[in-house]
Amino acid sequence: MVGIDFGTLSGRAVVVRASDGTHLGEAVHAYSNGVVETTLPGAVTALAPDTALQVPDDYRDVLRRAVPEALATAGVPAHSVVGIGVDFTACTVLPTTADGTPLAELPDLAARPHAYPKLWKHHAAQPQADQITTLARERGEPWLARYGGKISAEWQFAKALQVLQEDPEVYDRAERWIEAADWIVWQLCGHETRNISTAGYKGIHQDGAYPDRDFLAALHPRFADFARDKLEHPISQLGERAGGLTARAAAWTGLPEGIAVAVGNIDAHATAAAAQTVEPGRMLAVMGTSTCHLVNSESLAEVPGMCGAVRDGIIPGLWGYEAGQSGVGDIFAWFTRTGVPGDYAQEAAAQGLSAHELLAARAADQPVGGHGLVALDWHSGNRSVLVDHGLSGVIAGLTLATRPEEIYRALVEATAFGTRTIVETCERNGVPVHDITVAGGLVASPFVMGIYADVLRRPLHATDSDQGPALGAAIHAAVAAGAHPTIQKAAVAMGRVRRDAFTPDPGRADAYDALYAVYTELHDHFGRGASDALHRLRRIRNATLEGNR
Ligand SMILES: Nc1ncnc2c1ncn2[C@@H]1O[C@H](COP(=O)(O)OP(=O)(O)O)[C@@H](O)[C@H]1O
Ligand SMILES: O=C(CO)[C@@H](O)[C@@H](O)COP(=O)(O)O
Repeated sequence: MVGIDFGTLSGRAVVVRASDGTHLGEAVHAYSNGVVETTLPGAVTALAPDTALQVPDDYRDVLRRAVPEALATAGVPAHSVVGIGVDFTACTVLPTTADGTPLAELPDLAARPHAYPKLWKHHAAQPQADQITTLARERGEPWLARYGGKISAEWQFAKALQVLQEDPEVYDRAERWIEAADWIVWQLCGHETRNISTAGYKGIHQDGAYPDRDFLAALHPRFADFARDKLEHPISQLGERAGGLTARAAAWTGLPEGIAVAVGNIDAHATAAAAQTVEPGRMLAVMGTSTCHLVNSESLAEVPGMCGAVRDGIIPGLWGYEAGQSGVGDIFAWFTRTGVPGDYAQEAAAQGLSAHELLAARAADQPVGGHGLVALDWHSGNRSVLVDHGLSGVIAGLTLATRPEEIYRALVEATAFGTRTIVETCERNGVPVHDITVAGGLVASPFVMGIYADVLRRPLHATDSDQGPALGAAIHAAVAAGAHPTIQKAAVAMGRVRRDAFTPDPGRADAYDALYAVYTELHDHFGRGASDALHRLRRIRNATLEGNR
């Protein structure tokens, strides 16, 4: 099986054995244009603040490069591959023509930012998200509670409404508005499909329908037919066969024409299969640039700030809940870029360490609370439980004695407190969390994972694969190809987990409770209305930058 994980900066392909998930080969291809945040490729005009775009052909390059390379490293003949599955960041969404051509690839639209895919962390649609939430509340829309009472700026409707309001011509030319997860499947099998997961979590598709025409018309008269014209399509279940690999995609990838292409999926959701967190109450935290928290339940509950409760959204037959933190590894990376003095950088180079590793080594032995700091992990906004991308990061307790590694540690702790807030909110509102499994790039850091185990006061299981999402995509491919009857059965056969990989220390866990109380106080003060300071700062920044463009 081949699984491909389309991440924020790169795409990774793995080749695995369908019987037991044995990893045979892999390859990574970094997107040439990465995340487009400042100017469009080859242009000089500054993009608006909080813009995050991508270039569609970078995704195809992963098919052309990473897949053949993974096959070569696996050393297996191409004809032995019987299925291919993909997962993608989400909501990463793009406008296309009726045949799936991205508008960004039409010569007359190539210079228009709104013609490009909007990456999940494009947060410039916060005003539109607020408009959607406010109207949904006023009208008592039944679907709003499934999203914890707020619609995120990251999702399909907010991003599309932004296009309509800011570049109506691009909006009109978009015959389809499609998740990249479904678009890449279209590239592979030659026809459009829509997976239930992105439709449900990112596209407000509940109980078989999108928000109705009256609601959309009240947002903007020209938005009335958005769902009917640009989204509507039969919804496919996870693990289904989307189609057969086309001759064109076979030529790109080196794989046999006609093999099963699985329905697309969200990266974190595919990982649930690799992590074997497919039964109710088993939470998965996929920790990388951002963190996604997923848990299944047999029943529907309304959880404040949940990114979504979707029937069949993670595993067919169960209610899947998703929460998340928009910035985690991204926040640590920001600090390594901006907060590391020259002598630290020299020491890291001399010891052959990354900045992360040096800061972690220096901070690791500090007693909990010894830095006197608590931070709020909102450098990329808050996806759960406040659902507000107008919020920003905070560090409290700085003194003239504060050292860089202490700030770094406080930032890691802040993200762990953010996860604890999500877990407690689930449990308080009828979604039990029996155990937690971690996956993603951050699992490789014992420093980060130790803090999480202490803050969460639980042992953490970990996926035993460096390529959890891609393995999950391959598991979905195995089901689509008929090698296993269900995702659950395929997960048991092909998934990889280390139980109790990280365990809490009771003394440190107790000490963290005191810091967590401060975190919660600051969280509620800045995030729940007592102080509007962070929103005002954002407005001042945006007005200033807008004036200078
Ligand atoms: N040793 C480390 N300690 C903490 N964070 C790290 C470390 N190494 C990488 N990171 C962060 O992990 C993130 C990458 O996670 P990964 O799961 O590989 O990617 P993605 O989420 O894009 O799929 C980056 O934000 C990076 O800054
Ligand atoms: O939001 C989701 C899934 O719902 C993720 O795709 C998004 O956070 C990006 O994930 P990564 O941090 O790039 O792994």
